[in-house]
Amino acid sequence: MSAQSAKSQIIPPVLTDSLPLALRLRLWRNRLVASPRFRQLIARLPLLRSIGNRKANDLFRLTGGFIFSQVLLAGVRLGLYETLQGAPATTGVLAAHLGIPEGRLRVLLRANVCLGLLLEPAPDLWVLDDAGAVLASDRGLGAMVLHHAMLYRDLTEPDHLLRTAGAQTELRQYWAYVRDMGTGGPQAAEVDGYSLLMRESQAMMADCILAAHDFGQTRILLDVGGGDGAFLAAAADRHASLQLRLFDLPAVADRAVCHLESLGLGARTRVHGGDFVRDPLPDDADCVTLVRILCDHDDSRVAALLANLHRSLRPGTTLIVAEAMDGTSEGARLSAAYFGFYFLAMGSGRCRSAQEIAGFLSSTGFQAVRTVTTSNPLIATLVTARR
Ligand SMILES: CC(C)=CCC/C(C)=C/CC/C(C)=C/C=C/C(C)=C/C=C/C=C(C)/C=C/C=C(C)/C=C/C=C(C)/C=C/CC(C)(C)O
Ligand SMILES: C[S@@+](CC[C@H](N)C(=O)[O-])C[C@H]1O[C@@H](n2cnc3c(N)ncnc32)[C@H](O)[C@@H]1O
Repeated sequence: MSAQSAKSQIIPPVLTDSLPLALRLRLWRNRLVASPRFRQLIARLPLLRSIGNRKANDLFRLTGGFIFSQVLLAGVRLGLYETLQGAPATTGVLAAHLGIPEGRLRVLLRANVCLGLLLEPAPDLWVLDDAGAVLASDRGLGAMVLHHAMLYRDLTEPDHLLRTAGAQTELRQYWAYVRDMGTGGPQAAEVDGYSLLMRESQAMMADCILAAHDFGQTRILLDVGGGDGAFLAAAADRHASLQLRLFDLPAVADRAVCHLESLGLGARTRVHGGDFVRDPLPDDADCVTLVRILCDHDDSRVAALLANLHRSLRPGTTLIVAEAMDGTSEGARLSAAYFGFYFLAMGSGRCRSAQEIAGFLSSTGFQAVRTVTTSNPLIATLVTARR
Protein backbone atom coordinates (compact mmCIF):
# COMPACT_ATOMS: atom_id res chain seq x y z
CA MET A 1 0.00 0.00 0.00
CA SER A 2 1.36 3.46 -0.86
CA ALA A 3 2.02 5.98 1.91
CA GLN A 4 -0.74 8.14 0.50
CA SER A 5 -3.47 5.52 0.62
CA ALA A 6 -2.31 4.41 4.09
CA LYS A 7 -2.77 7.99 5.29
CA SER A 8 -6.23 8.41 3.76
CA GLN A 9 -7.37 5.31 5.68
CA ILE A 10 -6.37 6.67 9.09
CA ILE A 11 -8.30 9.92 8.62
CA PRO A 12 -11.75 9.41 10.22
CA PRO A 13 -14.41 9.14 7.50
CA VAL A 14 -16.87 12.04 7.15
CA LEU A 15 -20.50 11.09 6.67
CA THR A 16 -20.82 12.24 3.08
CA ASP A 17 -24.62 12.14 3.13
CA SER A 18 -24.70 14.94 5.69
CA LEU A 19 -22.45 17.24 3.60
CA PRO A 20 -23.94 20.27 1.78
CA LEU A 21 -24.74 19.66 -1.90
CA ALA A 22 -21.85 21.88 -3.18
CA LEU A 23 -19.35 19.78 -1.20
CA ARG A 24 -20.83 16.48 -2.41
CA LEU A 25 -20.61 17.77 -5.98
CA ARG A 26 -16.97 18.71 -5.36
CA LEU A 27 -16.21 15.17 -4.10
CA TRP A 28 -17.94 13.68 -7.16
CA ARG A 29 -15.95 15.99 -9.46
CA ASN A 30 -12.68 15.12 -7.66
CA ARG A 31 -13.35 11.40 -8.20
CA LEU A 32 -13.88 12.08 -11.91
CA VAL A 33 -10.77 14.24 -12.29
CA ALA A 34 -8.69 11.68 -10.40
CA SER A 35 -9.62 9.01 -12.94
CA PRO A 36 -7.01 8.58 -15.73
CA ARG A 37 -9.78 7.33 -18.05
CA PHE A 38 -11.80 10.51 -17.53
CA ARG A 39 -8.72 12.63 -18.26
CA GLN A 40 -8.03 10.61 -21.43
CA LEU A 41 -11.62 11.24 -22.54
CA ILE A 42 -11.29 15.00 -21.96
CA ALA A 43 -8.04 15.05 -23.94
CA ARG A 44 -9.98 13.75 -26.98
CA LEU A 45 -12.68 16.49 -26.84
CA PRO A 46 -11.39 19.74 -28.42
CA LEU A 47 -13.20 22.27 -26.20
CA LEU A 48 -12.66 20.45 -22.91
CA ARG A 49 -9.08 19.58 -23.91
CA SER A 50 -8.09 23.27 -23.58
CA ILE A 51 -9.50 23.39 -20.04
CA GLY A 52 -7.64 20.18 -19.20
CA ASN A 53 -4.42 21.53 -20.64
CA ARG A 54 -4.81 24.79 -18.71
CA LYS A 55 -5.18 22.79 -15.48
CA ALA A 56 -2.12 20.73 -16.41
CA ASN A 57 -0.11 23.87 -17.14
CA ASP A 58 -1.17 25.37 -13.79
CA LEU A 59 0.00 22.25 -11.99
CA PHE A 60 3.23 22.22 -13.98
CA ARG A 61 3.80 25.88 -12.98
CA LEU A 62 3.66 24.73 -9.35
CA THR A 63 5.81 21.68 -9.99
CA GLY A 64 8.46 23.71 -11.79
CA GLY A 65 8.11 26.80 -9.60
CA PHE A 66 11.42 26.32 -7.83
CA ILE A 67 13.25 25.99 -11.14
CA PHE A 68 11.55 29.08 -12.53
CA SER A 69 12.63 30.98 -9.42
CA GLN A 70 16.22 29.87 -10.02
CA VAL A 71 16.04 31.19 -13.59
CA LEU A 72 15.01 34.55 -12.13
CA LEU A 73 17.67 34.43 -9.40
CA ALA A 74 20.39 33.65 -11.96
CA GLY A 75 19.19 36.50 -14.18
CA VAL A 76 19.23 39.01 -11.32
CA ARG A 77 22.59 37.80 -9.93
CA LEU A 78 24.20 38.05 -13.36
CA GLY A 79 22.74 41.51 -13.99
CA LEU A 80 21.02 40.20 -17.14
CA TYR A 81 17.99 42.52 -16.97
CA GLU A 82 20.06 45.63 -16.23
CA THR A 83 22.39 44.75 -19.10
CA LEU A 84 19.47 44.57 -21.52
CA GLN A 85 17.86 47.79 -20.24
CA GLY A 86 17.51 50.20 -23.13
CA ALA A 87 19.01 48.05 -25.91
CA PRO A 88 18.83 44.50 -27.26
CA ALA A 89 21.97 42.35 -27.37
CA THR A 90 23.18 39.23 -29.15
CA THR A 91 24.12 36.02 -27.39
CA GLY A 92 27.79 36.64 -28.18
CA VAL A 93 27.81 40.12 -26.65
CA LEU A 94 25.94 38.93 -23.56
CA ALA A 95 28.24 35.90 -23.16
CA ALA A 96 31.33 38.12 -23.20
CA HIS A 97 29.75 40.67 -20.86
CA LEU A 98 28.38 38.19 -18.30
CA GLY A 99 31.27 35.72 -18.51
CA ILE A 100 29.10 32.68 -19.36
CA PRO A 101 29.84 30.31 -22.28
CA GLU A 102 27.40 30.95 -25.16
CA GLY A 103 25.84 27.48 -25.20
CA ARG A 104 25.01 27.57 -21.48
CA LEU A 105 23.87 31.17 -21.61
CA ARG A 106 21.39 30.24 -24.34
CA VAL A 107 19.72 27.85 -21.85
CA LEU A 108 19.16 30.74 -19.46
CA LEU A 109 18.05 33.14 -22.20
CA ARG A 110 15.58 30.66 -23.70
CA ALA A 111 14.13 29.91 -20.23
CA ASN A 112 13.70 33.66 -19.73
CA VAL A 113 11.77 33.89 -23.00
CA CYS A 114 9.54 30.97 -22.00
CA LEU A 115 8.82 32.62 -18.65
CA GLY A 116 7.91 36.04 -20.10
CA LEU A 117 11.02 37.89 -18.96
CA LEU A 118 12.74 38.25 -22.35
CA LEU A 119 11.80 38.19 -26.04
CA GLU A 120 13.86 36.79 -28.92
CA PRO A 121 12.78 39.03 -31.85
CA ALA A 122 15.37 37.46 -34.21
CA PRO A 123 17.56 34.37 -33.78
CA ASP A 124 20.14 35.00 -31.06
CA LEU A 125 18.94 38.55 -30.37
CA TRP A 126 17.47 39.25 -26.94
CA VAL A 127 15.36 42.11 -25.60
CA LEU A 128 13.43 42.64 -22.35
CA ASP A 129 9.77 41.59 -22.22
CA ASP A 130 7.38 43.52 -19.87
CA ALA A 131 8.35 41.59 -16.72
CA GLY A 132 12.07 41.93 -17.52
CA ALA A 133 11.60 45.69 -18.02
CA VAL A 134 9.93 46.00 -14.59
CA LEU A 135 12.73 43.98 -12.96
CA ALA A 136 15.45 46.02 -14.63
CA SER A 137 13.93 49.29 -13.44
CA ASP A 138 12.99 48.37 -9.86
CA ARG A 139 15.96 47.94 -7.51
CA GLY A 140 13.63 46.75 -4.77
CA LEU A 141 12.37 43.81 -6.79
CA GLY A 142 15.92 42.76 -7.59
CA ALA A 143 16.86 43.02 -3.90
CA MET A 144 13.82 40.88 -2.97
CA VAL A 145 14.84 38.20 -5.47
CA LEU A 146 18.41 38.17 -4.12
CA HIS A 147 17.31 37.84 -0.48
CA HIS A 148 15.12 34.86 -1.47
CA ALA A 149 18.30 32.77 -1.59
CA MET A 150 18.02 32.54 2.24
CA LEU A 151 14.36 31.60 2.04
CA TYR A 152 15.08 28.80 -0.45
CA ARG A 153 17.64 27.32 1.95
CA ASP A 154 15.14 27.56 4.83
CA LEU A 155 12.53 25.79 2.71
CA THR A 156 14.63 22.81 1.66
CA GLU A 157 12.63 20.68 4.16
CA PRO A 158 9.19 22.33 4.13
CA ASP A 159 7.56 19.50 6.08
CA HIS A 160 10.17 19.90 8.84
CA LEU A 161 9.45 23.64 8.97
CA LEU A 162 5.74 22.91 9.35
CA ARG A 163 6.36 20.44 12.19
CA THR A 164 8.96 22.45 14.12
CA ALA A 165 8.03 25.60 16.02
CA GLY A 166 11.02 27.89 16.60
CA ALA A 167 13.18 26.22 13.91
CA GLN A 168 16.60 27.86 13.51
CA THR A 169 16.29 29.46 10.09
CA GLU A 170 18.33 32.02 8.17
CA LEU A 171 15.37 34.40 7.90
CA ARG A 172 14.96 34.38 11.66
CA GLN A 173 18.55 35.57 11.97
CA TYR A 174 18.14 38.10 9.18
CA TRP A 175 15.06 39.78 10.72
CA ALA A 176 16.99 40.42 13.92
CA TYR A 177 14.01 41.94 15.79
CA VAL A 178 12.23 38.57 15.63
CA ARG A 179 15.18 36.82 17.24
CA ASP A 180 15.72 39.55 19.85
CA MET A 181 12.06 40.25 20.69
CA GLY A 182 11.75 42.17 23.96
CA THR A 183 15.50 42.23 24.72
CA GLY A 184 16.21 45.91 24.01
CA GLY A 185 16.64 45.49 20.30
CA PRO A 186 19.37 44.41 17.90
CA GLN A 187 22.70 46.16 17.28
CA ALA A 188 23.46 48.41 14.30
CA ALA A 189 25.20 45.73 12.21
CA GLU A 190 22.24 43.37 12.69
CA VAL A 191 19.65 45.78 11.28
CA ASP A 192 21.61 46.98 8.23
CA GLY A 193 20.61 44.13 5.90
CA TYR A 194 16.87 44.19 6.45
CA SER A 195 16.69 47.98 6.71
CA LEU A 196 18.31 48.40 3.31
CA LEU A 197 16.01 45.77 1.78
CA MET A 198 12.99 47.57 3.22
CA ARG A 199 14.24 50.94 1.97
CA GLU A 200 14.86 49.63 -1.54
CA SER A 201 11.54 47.80 -1.77
CA GLN A 202 9.44 50.68 -0.44
CA ALA A 203 8.74 52.39 -3.80
CA MET A 204 5.90 50.10 -4.98
CA MET A 205 4.44 49.99 -1.46
CA ALA A 206 4.48 53.78 -1.08
CA ASP A 207 2.94 54.29 -4.54
CA CYS A 208 0.06 51.98 -3.59
CA ILE A 209 -0.56 53.59 -0.19
CA LEU A 210 -0.24 57.21 -1.31
CA ALA A 211 -2.62 56.62 -4.21
CA ALA A 212 -5.18 54.90 -1.96
CA HIS A 213 -5.23 57.40 0.94
CA ASP A 214 -5.18 61.20 0.66
CA PHE A 215 -2.55 62.60 3.04
CA GLY A 216 -3.31 66.13 1.76
CA GLN A 217 -5.11 67.05 5.00
CA THR A 218 -2.47 65.51 7.29
CA ARG A 219 -0.27 67.95 9.24
CA ILE A 220 2.05 65.54 11.08
CA LEU A 221 2.58 61.95 9.93
CA LEU A 222 4.12 59.41 12.34
CA ASP A 223 5.41 56.17 10.74
CA VAL A 224 5.70 53.54 13.47
CA GLY A 225 8.32 50.91 12.60
CA GLY A 226 9.24 53.33 9.81
CA GLY A 227 12.66 51.80 9.04
CA ASP A 228 15.06 54.16 7.26
CA GLY A 229 12.19 56.61 6.55
CA ALA A 230 11.61 55.65 2.92
CA PHE A 231 7.81 55.80 3.25
CA LEU A 232 7.96 59.18 5.01
CA ALA A 233 10.27 60.48 2.29
CA ALA A 234 7.83 59.38 -0.42
CA ALA A 235 4.93 61.04 1.44
CA ALA A 236 6.97 64.23 1.98
CA ASP A 237 7.79 64.32 -1.70
CA ARG A 238 4.08 64.51 -2.55
CA HIS A 239 3.01 66.81 0.31
CA ALA A 240 5.38 69.72 0.76
CA SER A 241 4.06 70.93 4.12
CA LEU A 242 3.86 67.53 5.82
CA GLN A 243 5.84 67.24 9.10
CA LEU A 244 7.44 63.84 9.69
CA ARG A 245 7.83 61.63 12.77
CA LEU A 246 9.43 58.19 12.80
CA PHE A 247 9.56 55.57 15.56
CA ASP A 248 11.70 52.45 15.30
CA LEU A 249 14.21 50.41 17.31
CA PRO A 250 17.18 52.58 18.41
CA ALA A 251 19.63 51.07 15.89
CA VAL A 252 17.17 51.65 13.03
CA ALA A 253 16.22 55.14 14.28
CA ASP A 254 19.93 56.13 14.00
CA ARG A 255 19.91 55.01 10.35
CA ALA A 256 16.67 56.93 9.71
CA VAL A 257 18.19 60.18 11.03
CA CYS A 258 21.13 59.85 8.59
CA HIS A 259 18.92 58.82 5.66
CA LEU A 260 16.29 61.54 6.09
CA GLU A 261 19.01 64.18 6.61
CA SER A 262 20.76 63.02 3.43
CA LEU A 263 17.48 63.63 1.58
CA GLY A 264 17.27 67.18 2.96
CA LEU A 265 14.32 66.28 5.23
CA GLY A 266 16.10 66.73 8.57
CA ALA A 267 14.35 70.00 9.44
CA ARG A 268 10.88 68.47 8.87
CA THR A 269 11.58 65.31 10.86
CA ARG A 270 11.76 64.05 14.44
CA VAL A 271 12.98 60.49 14.95
CA HIS A 272 12.42 58.43 18.12
CA GLY A 273 14.12 55.17 19.10
CA GLY A 274 12.38 52.61 21.30
CA ASP A 275 10.22 49.51 21.52
CA PHE A 276 6.79 50.05 19.96
CA VAL A 277 5.19 47.46 22.20
CA ARG A 278 6.43 48.87 25.52
CA ASP A 279 7.51 52.50 25.16
CA PRO A 280 5.22 55.52 24.89
CA LEU A 281 4.88 56.69 21.28
CA PRO A 282 4.96 60.36 20.21
CA ASP A 283 1.43 61.79 20.38
CA ASP A 284 1.63 64.96 18.29
CA ALA A 285 0.76 63.34 14.92
CA ASP A 286 -2.72 63.54 13.38
CA CYS A 287 -2.04 60.42 11.28
CA VAL A 288 -0.07 57.28 12.16
CA THR A 289 1.00 54.57 9.71
CA LEU A 290 1.96 50.94 10.31
CA VAL A 291 3.52 49.80 7.03
CA ARG A 292 4.47 46.08 6.86
CA ILE A 293 4.37 45.90 10.68
CA LEU A 294 1.44 43.86 12.00
CA CYS A 295 2.14 40.98 9.61
CA ASP A 296 5.55 40.43 11.29
CA HIS A 297 4.01 39.53 14.62
CA ASP A 298 1.93 36.84 16.26
CA ASP A 299 -1.54 37.74 17.51
CA SER A 300 -0.61 38.45 21.14
CA ARG A 301 2.10 40.89 20.08
CA VAL A 302 -0.20 42.60 17.58
CA ALA A 303 -2.72 43.09 20.39
CA ALA A 304 0.01 44.53 22.67
CA LEU A 305 1.30 46.90 19.97
CA LEU A 306 -2.20 48.18 19.14
CA ALA A 307 -2.97 48.62 22.85
CA ASN A 308 0.21 50.70 23.20
CA LEU A 309 -0.81 52.82 20.21
CA HIS A 310 -4.28 53.30 21.65
CA ARG A 311 -2.77 54.37 25.01
CA SER A 312 -0.26 56.73 23.40
CA LEU A 313 -2.26 58.47 20.67
CA ARG A 314 -4.65 61.39 21.13
CA PRO A 315 -8.36 60.83 20.35
CA GLY A 316 -9.09 61.73 16.72
CA THR A 317 -5.73 60.49 15.37
CA THR A 318 -6.09 58.49 12.14
CA LEU A 319 -4.38 55.08 12.10
CA ILE A 320 -3.53 53.35 8.82
CA VAL A 321 -2.43 49.71 8.62
CA ALA A 322 -0.86 48.94 5.22
CA GLU A 323 0.51 45.55 4.22
CA ALA A 324 -0.21 42.58 1.96
CA MET A 325 -3.44 41.01 3.19
CA ASP A 326 -5.23 37.74 2.50
CA GLY A 327 -8.34 38.14 0.35
CA THR A 328 -10.24 36.95 -2.67
CA SER A 329 -8.44 38.78 -5.51
CA GLU A 330 -5.71 36.90 -7.36
CA GLY A 331 -3.05 39.27 -6.00
CA ALA A 332 -4.23 38.84 -2.42
CA ARG A 333 -4.29 35.04 -2.80
CA LEU A 334 -0.76 34.99 -4.25
CA SER A 335 0.44 37.16 -1.38
CA ALA A 336 -1.27 34.98 1.21
CA ALA A 337 0.37 31.81 -0.13
CA TYR A 338 3.79 33.48 -0.39
CA PHE A 339 3.74 35.21 3.00
CA GLY A 340 2.22 32.20 4.76
CA PHE A 341 5.40 30.25 4.12
CA TYR A 342 7.63 33.31 4.40
CA PHE A 343 6.46 33.90 7.98
CA LEU A 344 6.86 30.21 8.82
CA ALA A 345 10.51 30.52 7.80
CA MET A 346 10.87 33.86 9.60
CA GLY A 347 9.48 32.26 12.77
CA SER A 348 6.93 34.98 13.51
CA GLY A 349 3.93 36.70 11.99
CA ARG A 350 0.94 35.91 9.81
CA CYS A 351 -0.66 37.16 6.61
CA ARG A 352 -4.06 38.32 7.87
CA SER A 353 -7.20 39.33 6.03
CA ALA A 354 -8.48 42.91 6.21
CA GLN A 355 -11.40 41.58 8.30
CA GLU A 356 -9.02 40.06 10.86
CA ILE A 357 -7.04 43.29 11.12
CA ALA A 358 -10.26 45.29 11.41
CA GLY A 359 -11.27 42.93 14.25
CA PHE A 360 -8.01 43.63 16.11
CA LEU A 361 -8.49 47.40 15.71
CA SER A 362 -12.10 47.35 16.87
CA SER A 363 -11.40 45.18 19.88
CA THR A 364 -8.55 47.52 20.93
CA GLY A 365 -11.04 50.41 20.91
CA PHE A 366 -10.30 52.10 17.58
CA GLN A 367 -13.37 53.58 15.84
CA ALA A 368 -14.59 54.00 12.26
CA VAL A 369 -12.63 50.98 11.01
CA ARG A 370 -12.63 50.78 7.20
CA THR A 371 -10.93 48.65 4.54
CA VAL A 372 -9.48 50.52 1.55
CA THR A 373 -8.46 48.50 -1.48
CA THR A 374 -5.40 49.73 -3.37
CA SER A 375 -4.52 49.57 -7.05
CA ASN A 376 -2.60 46.36 -6.36
CA PRO A 377 -3.71 43.96 -3.58
CA LEU A 378 -0.60 41.86 -4.28
CA ILE A 379 1.39 44.69 -2.71
CA ALA A 380 -0.96 46.16 -0.09
CA THR A 381 -4.45 46.65 1.27
CA LEU A 382 -5.21 49.37 3.83
CA VAL A 383 -7.29 49.23 6.99
CA THR A 384 -7.92 52.70 8.44
CA ALA A 385 -9.37 53.67 11.82
CA ARG A 386 -9.72 56.56 14.27
CA ARG A 387 -8.29 56.59 17.79
C1 LIG B 1 1.74 50.98 -24.17
C2 LIG B 1 1.62 49.72 -24.91
C3 LIG B 1 1.79 49.74 -26.36
C4 LIG B 1 1.36 48.54 -24.30
C5 LIG B 1 1.22 48.40 -22.82
C6 LIG B 1 0.86 46.97 -22.52
C7 LIG B 1 0.70 46.90 -21.05
C8 LIG B 1 -0.53 47.46 -20.43
C9 LIG B 1 1.64 46.29 -20.33
C10 LIG B 1 1.60 46.19 -18.83
C11 LIG B 1 2.89 46.66 -18.29
C12 LIG B 1 2.78 46.87 -16.82
C13 LIG B 1 2.04 48.06 -16.32
C14 LIG B 1 3.35 45.96 -15.99
C15 LIG B 1 3.32 46.11 -14.56
C16 LIG B 1 3.95 45.20 -13.81
C17 LIG B 1 4.04 45.30 -12.39
C18 LIG B 1 3.48 46.46 -11.66
C19 LIG B 1 4.67 44.27 -11.75
C20 LIG B 1 4.82 44.21 -10.34
C21 LIG B 1 5.36 43.11 -9.78
C22 LIG B 1 5.52 43.01 -8.38
C23 LIG B 1 6.12 41.95 -7.75
C24 LIG B 1 6.63 40.79 -8.50
C25 LIG B 1 6.25 42.04 -6.33
C26 LIG B 1 6.92 41.15 -5.56
C27 LIG B 1 7.00 41.41 -4.16
C28 LIG B 1 7.65 40.63 -3.25
C29 LIG B 1 8.31 39.37 -3.59
C30 LIG B 1 7.63 41.13 -1.91
C31 LIG B 1 8.21 40.56 -0.87
C32 LIG B 1 8.14 41.25 0.39
C33 LIG B 1 8.74 40.87 1.54
C34 LIG B 1 9.58 39.66 1.65
C35 LIG B 1 8.53 41.73 2.69
C36 LIG B 1 9.10 41.56 3.88
C37 LIG B 1 8.70 42.42 5.03
C38 LIG B 1 8.01 41.63 6.13
C39 LIG B 1 8.99 40.76 6.88
C40 LIG B 1 6.89 40.80 5.57
O1 LIG B 1 7.44 42.57 7.05
C1 LIG C 1 9.30 44.78 7.96
S1 LIG C 1 10.04 46.19 8.53
C2 LIG C 1 9.06 47.47 7.82
C3 LIG C 1 9.77 48.76 7.71
C4 LIG C 1 8.98 49.85 7.02
N1 LIG C 1 7.75 50.14 7.68
C5 LIG C 1 8.75 49.48 5.58
O1 LIG C 1 7.64 49.10 5.23
O2 LIG C 1 9.71 49.54 4.81
C6 LIG C 1 9.56 46.22 10.23
C7 LIG C 1 10.12 47.40 11.00
O3 LIG C 1 9.65 47.32 12.35
C8 LIG C 1 10.71 47.62 13.21
N2 LIG C 1 10.47 47.00 14.52
C9 LIG C 1 10.41 45.68 14.80
N3 LIG C 1 10.18 45.47 16.11
C10 LIG C 1 10.12 46.71 16.68
C11 LIG C 1 9.88 47.17 18.00
N4 LIG C 1 9.69 46.30 19.01
N5 LIG C 1 9.86 48.49 18.22
C12 LIG C 1 10.06 49.39 17.21
N6 LIG C 1 10.27 49.01 15.93
C13 LIG C 1 10.29 47.69 15.67
C14 LIG C 1 11.92 47.05 12.51
O4 LIG C 1 13.13 47.57 13.00
C15 LIG C 1 11.63 47.40 11.06
O5 LIG C 1 12.15 48.65 10.72
